Amino acid sequence: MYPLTITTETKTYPIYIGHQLRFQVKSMLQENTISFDKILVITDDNVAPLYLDDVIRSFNSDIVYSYIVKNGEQAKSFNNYIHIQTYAIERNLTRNSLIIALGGGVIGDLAGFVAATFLRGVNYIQMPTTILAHDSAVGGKVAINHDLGKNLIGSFYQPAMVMYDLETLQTLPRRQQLAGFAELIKHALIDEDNSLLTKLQYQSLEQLFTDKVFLSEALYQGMKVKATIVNKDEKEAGIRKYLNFGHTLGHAIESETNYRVLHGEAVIIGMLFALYVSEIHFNKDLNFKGLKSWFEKLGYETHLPTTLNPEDLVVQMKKDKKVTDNQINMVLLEEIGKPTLQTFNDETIKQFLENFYSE
Ligand SMILES: NC(=O)c1ccc[n+]([C@@H]2O[C@H](COP(=O)([O-])OP(=O)(O)OC[C@H]3O[C@@H](n4cnc5c(N)ncnc54)[C@H](O)[C@@H]3O)[C@@H](O)[C@H]2O)c1
Ligand SMILES: O=C(O)C(=O)C[C@@H](O)[C@H](O)[C@H](O)COP(=O)(O)O
Ligand SMILES: [Zn+2]
Repeated sequence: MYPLTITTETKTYPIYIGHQLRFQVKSMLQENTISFDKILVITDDNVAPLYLDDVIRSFNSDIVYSYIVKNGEQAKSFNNYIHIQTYAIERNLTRNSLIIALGGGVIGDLAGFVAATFLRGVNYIQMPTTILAHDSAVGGKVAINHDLGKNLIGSFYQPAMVMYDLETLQTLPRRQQLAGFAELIKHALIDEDNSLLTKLQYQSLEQLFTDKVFLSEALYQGMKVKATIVNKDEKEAGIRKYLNFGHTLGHAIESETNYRVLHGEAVIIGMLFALYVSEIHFNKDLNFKGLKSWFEKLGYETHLPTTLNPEDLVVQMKKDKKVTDNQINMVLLEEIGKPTLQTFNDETIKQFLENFYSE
């Protein structure tokens, strides 16, 4: 598969997608003239036993360090962030050192934010190992969570390269496959070309995750949707906000459930809510019911957790980065493939949420 390229004001870099790439890190760094004196691989305790050795094997062990965090969303913490910085300082990493983010979106966001701030910025590469990370590894949004909300401390900091070894997806648990697939559905729903959406809808879940050719083509197409947007709007001044489709409510669900609901699972409910609001706002049939039953057939929970209430969700939604003039801005769809940003006051959102509970 030919590599995609990200070209932004701050960096141009390649995205390689293929098989066995984890064994080729050294040669691909050389090929892309990415120099380093030392390497720090940041990963988690699920990924490390599976793939860490494959990645570091070709390097001289004197210059490679690894830092393994406990897996899960809680890893995007200030505590981990500061401990990794300390680890890097104690090992005398320099401005010419390289950080490798080996794992899913949690690792990519955490390691990327460490890289963005260590010595005011060192090179890092993304080595995504989840379906979800076809999204998170691209575009340079890096962040950790604050107790008061999701992704509240972060930066835009592009990697020097992305190496997506699709072979690693074979060990992903089913719940994580499904959660990751949510971001692919997001890319399909906001893309004006409906071919990805059609492709996904004609595939059974079983085929989807077992047909490797299909999955790699679909992920490639999803990354292309993201790359096209990031190339035009790196810092989210305009159209990049569309990549936040489903996230205004999605992030609120994640933080209100203390991250028991996974990112992708929350985004599915968030996208349905955005579709529900879109149908009312534009007085149009956008196939909310059909999409909801497709999501349910795939195995997603499509209802808001009953433990959550509209007031608390609105408080969380007000922490969204798209908020302007103290008003919530949601990405809606005027049509499938035609996203737009719309402003609502708290009371209207609360009313929509109350009604959405009974949908
Ligand atoms: N920066 C961005 O643009 C962006 C985009 C989308 C999502 N995100 C962030 O990404 C995070 C979610 O990412 P995620 O779903 O990849 O979560 P994750 O990194 O927590 O990975 C999910 C789980 O799968 C395990 N795992 C990872 N790779 C594996 C493999 N190959 N085999 C077996 N187990 C494996 C992990 O240990 C973890 O338990 C959220 O924090 C979200 O906010 C960021
Ligand atoms: O790349 C983007 O832009 C996105 O919004 C992608 C999202 O899937 C991702 O979850 C992102 O981290 C959300 O960012 P935030 O700015 O809402 O924190
Ligand atoms: Zn997301």
